[in-house]
Amino acid sequence: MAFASLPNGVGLINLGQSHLHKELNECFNVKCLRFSTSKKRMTRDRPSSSIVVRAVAPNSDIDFSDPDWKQRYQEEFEKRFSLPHLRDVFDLTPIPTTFFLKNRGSQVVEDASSTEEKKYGYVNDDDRALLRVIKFSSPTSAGAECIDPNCSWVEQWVHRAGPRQQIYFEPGKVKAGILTCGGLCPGLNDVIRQIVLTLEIYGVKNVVGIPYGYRGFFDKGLHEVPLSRQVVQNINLSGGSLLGVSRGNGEVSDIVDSIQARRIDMLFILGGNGTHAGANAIHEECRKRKLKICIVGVPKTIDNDILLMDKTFGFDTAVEEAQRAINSAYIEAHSAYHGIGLVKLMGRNSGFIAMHATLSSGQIDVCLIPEVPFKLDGPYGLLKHLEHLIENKDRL
Ligand SMILES: Nc1ncnc2c1ncn2[C@@H]1O[C@H](COP(=O)(O)OP(=O)(O)O)[C@@H](O)[C@H]1O
Ligand SMILES: O=P(O)(O)OC[C@H]1O[C@](O)(COP(=O)(O)O)[C@@H](O)[C@@H]1O
Repeated sequence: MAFASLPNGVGLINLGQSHLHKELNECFNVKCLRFSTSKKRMTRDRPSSSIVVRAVAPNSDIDFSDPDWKQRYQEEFEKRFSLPHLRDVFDLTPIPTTFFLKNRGSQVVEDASSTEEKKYGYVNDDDRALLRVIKFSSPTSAGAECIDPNCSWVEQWVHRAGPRQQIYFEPGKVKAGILTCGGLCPGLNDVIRQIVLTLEIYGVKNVVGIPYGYRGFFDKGLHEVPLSRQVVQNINLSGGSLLGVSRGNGEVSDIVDSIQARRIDMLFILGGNGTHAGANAIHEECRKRKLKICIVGVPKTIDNDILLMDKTFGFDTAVEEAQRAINSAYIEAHSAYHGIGLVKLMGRNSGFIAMHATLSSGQIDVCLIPEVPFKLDGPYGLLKHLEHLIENKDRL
């Protein structure tokens, strides 16, 4: 994770993943990309062979007749994903990191020369991860994601996470805050725990939990909770959030007043869309007030529908839990005459949970996901296929 070395601003912690349908949400300065599919996608009349050709940034009108559109597109992408740094606003002197590489493996030695030893070095600020690795040559290629009818490939790079050689906060003087907001998601306690432990590796001693999300900043009856290795050691063994969650607004200026009064230098905010819209508003207000405060967003969604993440936390648990529903439906359907089991899984507008649960179960004949249109009727429709399955598989 890169948080303590991110000199500031709002940052994502994980990188790398490319997908079909995307929608830009105004969360962070770095905006986060989520999937969006047409709500009408699963209708009878939609042609099953419809091709998805969609611009990644729906709000920007790309003029494909402009010979420089690719370059413009790339520049815009880079601008969108350039993380804001405190050093862009303040005149800051970096200090050598206090993060010890030896925590990452015993092979590390100062001034290492062999490749094996160097492998565990710091992440360079200019390191980037490539977002799109496949060049589709046609919109009809399996799984094609195209931004124009010619399926042009455009470079898209995002920042690489990891510990940097230089940092901008003196860990001994830092006060860090953590909060969880919005709905619950499996893994919140694991993330809280790991933030505390990693801050400790950096040498940060003053870490506090803000109870019940943003509410903890403006509800006078709520008090911050000191966090340490001892406090968080076993919290990953229980569900929910050690800090509690809440929904309910509050004035951004009151929240920032409170952050300022508590002398918090970095705030880790775990939450979904709404929480990150709030994080962005807090970040903007901090910038307006010229406060040297680092706001770090940790995206929470069980659906795994964020473009920049390899995998969002909670997703594996959802896939694992889905197995139980699938197994029960399978046994029921297998025993019934002409039985068909239908399992509806969560995922909002993305099919990751359904697709991964299907692949790991091995008992599913048909997996329908929002990203892939289908027809119910007709010779190639779903119903015809189900008839075929009943005829051929319905044996005791
Ligand atoms: N646009 C916004 N600006 C500022 N704060 C917001 C905004 N949207 C939501 N919030 C705050 O974030 C909290 C959590 O958002 P919510 O949408 O309920 O959950 P999630 O973060 O899981 O999407 C809200 O209760 C509210 O306090
Ligand atoms: O009850 P709602 O508001 O429709 O939300 C249901 C959605 O929330 C989720 O359970 C979780 O979504 P997030 O992780 O994005 O908050 C989705 O899987 C599901 O489709």
